[in-house]
Amino acid sequence: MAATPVTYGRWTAGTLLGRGTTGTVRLAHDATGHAVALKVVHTFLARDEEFRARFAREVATLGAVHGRHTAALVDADAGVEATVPWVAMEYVRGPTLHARVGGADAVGGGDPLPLGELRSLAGALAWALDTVHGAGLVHGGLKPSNVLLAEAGPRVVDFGMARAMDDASSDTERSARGLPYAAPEQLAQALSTPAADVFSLGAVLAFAATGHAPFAGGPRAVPGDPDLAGAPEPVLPLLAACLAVDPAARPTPRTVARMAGHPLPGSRRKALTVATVLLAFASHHVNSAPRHRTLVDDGTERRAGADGTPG
Ligand SMILES: Nc1ncnc2c1ncn2[C@@H]1O[C@H](COP(=O)(O)OP(=O)(O)OP(=O)(O)O)[C@@H](O)[C@H]1O
Repeated sequence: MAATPVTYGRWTAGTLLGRGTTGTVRLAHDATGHAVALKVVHTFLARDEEFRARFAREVATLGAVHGRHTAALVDADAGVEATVPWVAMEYVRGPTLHARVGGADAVGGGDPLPLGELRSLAGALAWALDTVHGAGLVHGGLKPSNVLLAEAGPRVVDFGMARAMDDASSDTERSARGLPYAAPEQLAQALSTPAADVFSLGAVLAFAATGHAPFAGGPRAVPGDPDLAGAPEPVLPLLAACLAVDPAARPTPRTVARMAGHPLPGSRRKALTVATVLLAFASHHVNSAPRHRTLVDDGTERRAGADGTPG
């Protein structure tokens, strides 16, 4: 006899997609066939009142996240009264970055991405973080299994969830969970900030560039030097900048995107505005500039226009 399908709101849960620290993720459909990734919170966390309150707060803000490189919130029942809190996110079809590179989290080597793909990945991750931060959230747990490589480009999932977990975990749990992509200040003081996300971006990119995580070994409140052996030289400055120990020294996602050669929309508009202003300024000054002296071939001096035409 077939098992009764389990439903959450209008969603019928199906194939298991993965199991994380917060919950279990399944592919789910509604009656129209619309697919979502349904995350159902683990029972032991659902019983923890404080966790539930934090989770509800985080989920309430997820609706504001809309971007090309993030998965949107579709539906949720995450209130403190829910029997088991769950969220339904846009389903992204494609392998995780973790699977694509080869699942080598420790030194030992997967299959690194070529330079062009690395640059696009950096641009997409920066775009995703810019979207998440713009909505007033932080990701808090960016890692290769949270990056899905869809046909239309990489998409980041699971933002906001890790922060709900942070306060519920002991230092040791945080270290174990966060290794090896969390920022040092996250491991030491549970400080999830936009700058901590940029550190994780650098660590994820380093994984994609080398085939191994940049920090292997035990918990590291103060990280040693990242192992970037095998990373293509052009991305080294970007990796080093993101992996700075001092959060204030890390670039913003917009700067990361620019360094990767994939400036975010808006940056271009701003750049164009700056260029237009500079052009207007220059042309005003050029037009009103005194005609200047030009030394011509025969050694005599002539008055010439600003464009160099003889006067
Ligand atoms: N929106 C989504 N679309 C498609 N698959 C998804 C989506 N969200 C999550 N998944 C899949 O479910 C897996 C588990 O996701 P989840 O975010 O719970 O786990 P995690 O990131 O491994 O763990 P943690 O909760 O500890 O951060 C992911 O690795 C991915 O394969």
